Amino acid sequence: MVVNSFIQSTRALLAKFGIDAPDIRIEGLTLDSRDVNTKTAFVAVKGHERDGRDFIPQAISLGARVILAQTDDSQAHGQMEMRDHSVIISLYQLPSMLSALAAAFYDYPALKMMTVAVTGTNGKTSTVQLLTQLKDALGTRSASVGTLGSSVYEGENTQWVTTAAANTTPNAIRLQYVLAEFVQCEVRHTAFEASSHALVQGRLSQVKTDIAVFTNLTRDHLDYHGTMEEYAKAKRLLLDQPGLEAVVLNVNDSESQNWADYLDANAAKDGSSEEIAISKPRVTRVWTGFEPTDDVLATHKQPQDRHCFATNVSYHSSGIRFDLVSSWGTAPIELALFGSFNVSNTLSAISCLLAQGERFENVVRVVNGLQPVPGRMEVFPVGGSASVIVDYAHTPDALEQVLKSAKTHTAGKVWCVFGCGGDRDKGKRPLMGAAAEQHADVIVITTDNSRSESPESIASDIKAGLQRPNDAVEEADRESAIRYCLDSADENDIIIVAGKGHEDYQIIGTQQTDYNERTVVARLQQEYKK
Ligand SMILES: CC(=O)N[C@H]1[C@@H](OP(=O)(O)OP(=O)(O)OC[C@H]2O[C@@H](n3ccc(=O)[nH]c3=O)[C@H](O)[C@@H]2O)O[C@H](CO)[C@@H](O)[C@@H]1O[C@H](C)C(=O)N[C@@H](C)C(=O)N[C@H](CCC(=O)O)C(=O)O
Repeated sequence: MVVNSFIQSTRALLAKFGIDAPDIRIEGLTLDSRDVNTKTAFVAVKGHERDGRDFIPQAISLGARVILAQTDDSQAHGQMEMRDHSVIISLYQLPSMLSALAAAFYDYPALKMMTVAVTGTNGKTSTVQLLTQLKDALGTRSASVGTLGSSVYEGENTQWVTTAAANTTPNAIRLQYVLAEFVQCEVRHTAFEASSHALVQGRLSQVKTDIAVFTNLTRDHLDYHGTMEEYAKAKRLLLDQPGLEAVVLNVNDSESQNWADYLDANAAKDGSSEEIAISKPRVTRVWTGFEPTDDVLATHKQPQDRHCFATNVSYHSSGIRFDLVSSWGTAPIELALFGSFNVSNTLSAISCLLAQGERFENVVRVVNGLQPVPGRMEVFPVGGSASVIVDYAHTPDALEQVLKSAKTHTAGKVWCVFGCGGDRDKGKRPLMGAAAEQHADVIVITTDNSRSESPESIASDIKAGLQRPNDAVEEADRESAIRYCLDSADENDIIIVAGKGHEDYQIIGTQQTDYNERTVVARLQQEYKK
């Protein structure tokens, strides 16, 4: 897909921020001096590790004609200095201007489409992907931004990936750029993951957001946020997004009440932002979750709230059945997805569609055709043999959740193929071993990016967490490990292959080789099908 370049005059751009700048034509903005060329302005800000201003000489040597540099002196705001062929324009509080600057440069792309931002500790990627798939099935060209990269949805297995993701949420400039690319590709709906880091750093502060989704909150990222309270507050910043019309909350997670309280407390405030003037009607709250009790409903629901609940949920060998009970209607749902968390993710996605005004019957129709998210609890049924599930789980908690979920889908055995990364957090190895032993019937320890360590020594660290280390099977080669399970498992068993998910490489020693577990399992699926 060819995207036209974006051309702006620095004078017109900076005039929007009250600065009288020279008239230089630029085709892009970048925070990284290494990406600079003669047509790209370098935006130099102080970071967490380094100071972008130290890279100004590099940007000049790469031909930058315009450099926007953070200054800590309010008096210096707007001052200009020529250095070689470059003009350096000082901007006070530049980090907090980045989103607005990029929105102005790329002509406010979020205003040209429907947008949904998803935050929460778990479920962001799946919710974004499921919503994108559903919206596309309903006939709206859709795109997603998050851990899996930025892509326009082009149907099952053929997503056009714009960029692989360096961060869950791209930096403030990159995000506006990606949205502008989507506009050029005639995208009318974008769902994106909003990480807590991104929210605190204002990476999305000028991205008009129609709907905010909160999935859940558990312990994570305390190295960055310090305390759970700060982490929770960071997530709640999503409620300050410009343009918010609806918020999807999880009735089963107590943090949702803080979101509801925040909305109540701020209902009277004007929601317009400085750069994007949008009047703020009362935000609609849509509650999602599993069969809430009357008590829960009484504390959470206001008369004007909407809901989207799952009742009579049952898990079986090819998916999940439940009754969707919502303010828009009631219908039986058959999902070809695994895991109770996928019920939650699907409910969040359904809530967004219904809040956007999609017809209930159409939503039910497309939900019944949902495909798994690549590499996230992705099922490969092998007729006559066990089903294989490829999942990205690579932490003790994630592994436990995945194995517990698998157990709900079968009366047979759950097999677990997994490993741990070399040269990384050794502490989690015995914990992953313990989680696997507790929740799987058979465990097969294999290689997962062993890097400079030997797979055997990593396996021995994993086994240190086992009660019965001699029962664990060791097979360093991942494909052979999966074959071992397929050769020995019964028809009703489930084989969880954890750790790789959507990734397509294996790092052993210093060698990175191509390894796509989804492709391998799809091949084995054909081979073993009876
Ligand atoms: C703490 C944090 O958010 N860091 C992110 C942030 O780094 P930073 O701004 O502090 O950058 P820095 O490395 O100190 O450099 C300062 C400036 O110098 C520039 N620079 C640097 C080197 C150079 O040669 N030239 C150059 O111009 C950098 O582009 C930057 O503008 O901006 C960088 C560029 O966008 C990100 O890559 C970097 O993510 C690092 C890799 C990271 O680990 N981030 C994690 C903590 C993170 O943000 N994670 C969340 C997801 C968490 C989750 O939910 O799972 C995310 O949204 O990605």
